[in-house]
Amino acid sequence: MITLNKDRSEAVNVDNLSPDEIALSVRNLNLYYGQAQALSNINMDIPKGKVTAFIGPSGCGKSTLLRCINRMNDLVETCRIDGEINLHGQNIYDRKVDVAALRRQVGMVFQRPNPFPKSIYENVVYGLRLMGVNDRRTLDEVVERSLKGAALWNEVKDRLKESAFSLSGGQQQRLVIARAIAIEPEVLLLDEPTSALDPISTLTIEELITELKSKYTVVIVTHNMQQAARVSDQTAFLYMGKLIEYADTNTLFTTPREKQTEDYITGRYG
Ligand SMILES: Nc1ncnc2c1ncn2[C@@H]1O[C@H](COP(=O)(O)OP(=O)(O)OP(=O)(O)O)[C@@H](O)[C@H]1O
Repeated sequence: MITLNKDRSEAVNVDNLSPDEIALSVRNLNLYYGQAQALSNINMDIPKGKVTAFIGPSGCGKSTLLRCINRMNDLVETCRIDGEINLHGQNIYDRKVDVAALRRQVGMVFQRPNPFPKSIYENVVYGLRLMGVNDRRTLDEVVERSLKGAALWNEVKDRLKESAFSLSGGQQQRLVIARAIAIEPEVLLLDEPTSALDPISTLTIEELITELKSKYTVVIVTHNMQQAARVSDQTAFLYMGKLIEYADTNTLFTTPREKQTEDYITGRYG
């Protein structure tokens, strides 16, 4: 039984967004790993300042689709993509696009917390240092703002010089989120961000996700339907590389249009 967040006043009709409301639009996206097609003709508009969840059984293409949004699949040699993903009306697959700049606009957090072997402070400012920012006051401000934004400041403010590895798994994941938001991206991609965490840390991260959408467009992959129901405003159900249904989360979980969605959410497969 899926427990829905009843207050879904933030949800929007994804079939009818105005250009101003759209953060990302995916058009006719196909992706192949070698001969195998992993995504087939995906079309969707992802709204700004909301949480969008990708759900579906293992291997259906959720992570692949997420990784398309910051061109992480470029790193896979056998991968070929056609179609478009537009961010501010610019196709991110256009040859002119600077991929490093794109990844600053579209941050990503992975399944397992991956802090660097550095202090808590240096983890947060890592991206700024790469950009050549070294002014102490600026860095101090960013550290405080980002750690507050990731709901971690109170727990670590007196130990910023300690190793990031001294933190718990849940704290490390919030540190990684702080590192991602330190460079003020527009979009935050979360690939099963709580799957390696205990239930209490999971709850903390879920609360954080709900807060993050006031500043960022959040896209989350989760194999946990309860989590999608708790944190997302709209949900996309994928199956065998196809986008089967995409709607506001309450609608998708209560009155799905497609039989395949219904079968999945009622636990008939997956
Ligand atoms: N680097 C890769 N090279 C070749 N095939 C890949 C690669 N990454 C993913 N695939 C294949 O693409 C398909 C989609 O995988 P993907 O990881 O996107 O699914 P998923 O829905 O995120 O699954 P899970 O919930 O298990 O993480 C699968 O058949 C997978 O085996």
